[in-house]
Amino acid sequence: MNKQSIVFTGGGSAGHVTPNIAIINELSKNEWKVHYIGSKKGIEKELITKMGLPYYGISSGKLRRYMDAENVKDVFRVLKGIMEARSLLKKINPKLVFSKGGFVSVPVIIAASSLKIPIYIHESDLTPGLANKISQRFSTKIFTSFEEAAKHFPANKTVVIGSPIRKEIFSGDKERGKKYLGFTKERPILTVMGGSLGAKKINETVRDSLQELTAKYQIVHLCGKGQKDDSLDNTTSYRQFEYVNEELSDILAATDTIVTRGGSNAIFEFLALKIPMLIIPLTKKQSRGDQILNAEAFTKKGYSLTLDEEKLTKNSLIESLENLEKNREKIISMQTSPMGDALSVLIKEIQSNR
Ligand SMILES: CC(=O)N[C@H]1[C@@H](OP(=O)(O)OP(=O)(O)OC[C@H]2O[C@@H](n3ccc(=O)[nH]c3=O)[C@H](O)[C@@H]2O)O[C@H](CO)[C@@H](O)[C@@H]1O
Repeated sequence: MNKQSIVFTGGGSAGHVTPNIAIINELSKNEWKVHYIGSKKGIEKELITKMGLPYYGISSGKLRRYMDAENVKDVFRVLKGIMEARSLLKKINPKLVFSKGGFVSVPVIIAASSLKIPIYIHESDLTPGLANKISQRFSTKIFTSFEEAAKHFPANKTVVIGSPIRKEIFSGDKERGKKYLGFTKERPILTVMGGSLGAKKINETVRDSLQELTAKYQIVHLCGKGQKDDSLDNTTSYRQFEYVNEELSDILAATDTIVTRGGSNAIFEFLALKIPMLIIPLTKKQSRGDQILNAEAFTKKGYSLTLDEEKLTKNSLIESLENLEKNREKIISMQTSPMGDALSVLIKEIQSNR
């Protein structure tokens, strides 16, 4: 069978890569030759090269919404990235470019558009990020996780499909997870996921509350790169990891309750697994506020509770968790996503380009 090439792009944080991985894993290896264009140093490089796929790092600039001397340099970095992406795309000659957003995707999309290559983009958040805002006009089709996101894009090329979730997330084994963590049956497991890059204030508050929390839970703390606290390594009922890969599905299968940032992909995964979650979204000071909107939408639908980071203290964390546990059955009963299988929809759409 003749293979067609497809280029994936997206990066900066895992949320702009794991949906691509979900799709790549489901594409037939006999039919598609997958290539990935990402940044030179982002997390996508590590995650994709680990899969043994051809990875090309290009120059990319941060797209800031504020005045900064770096902006000028970044304009040149983006222009350089466009030239590099253009020359790669000419060589690869793909049938399609699929983008999950993030700064690095912009040069790739502009280059693909100049070569008249069809472009699909997926927006995970309730409102579009700057990269997808720029990219939408060059795109052939736009897919969104949230229903609410569709109104920000042209109706004639936008489809609401939900979040493409890695299949292996559903194949976790509870007992294997407990064994890996060295946890017993006695107490429930609380997993803390501070976003793929970690979350300083959440990490600090969880660590300050360990005595109280470990009286009720066994804790898995996914704390982000460089944010492990080695002095806590021997704490009973507490395990910390910077980032977990294959082990994540078993850990989630063993997890009873989650404390999480409001990153879209993570919360859609927990929703699909029906795990009650307390969302502590990234503040407006640190971001464009997308996680606040994601959290609001989830909590309004009864999938989660939300705690604002400004109100996050040891007491509010413990109180919010008590509240979550009180409502756990109700939350689990609400956790039925109205949307179908986003991954199958995307695979079908991609196949139609062969
Ligand atoms: C700081 C920042 O800009 N955050 C954004 C980023 O979040 P971030 O990169 O944290 O993305 P998400 O929470 O959406 O997704 C994280 C992904 O990493 C995986 N994971 C995480 C930890 C781990 O140890 N192992 C692992 O596999 C999760 O299962 C998930 O698939 O992209 C999201 C999707 O556009 C946005 O909603 C967030 O606002």
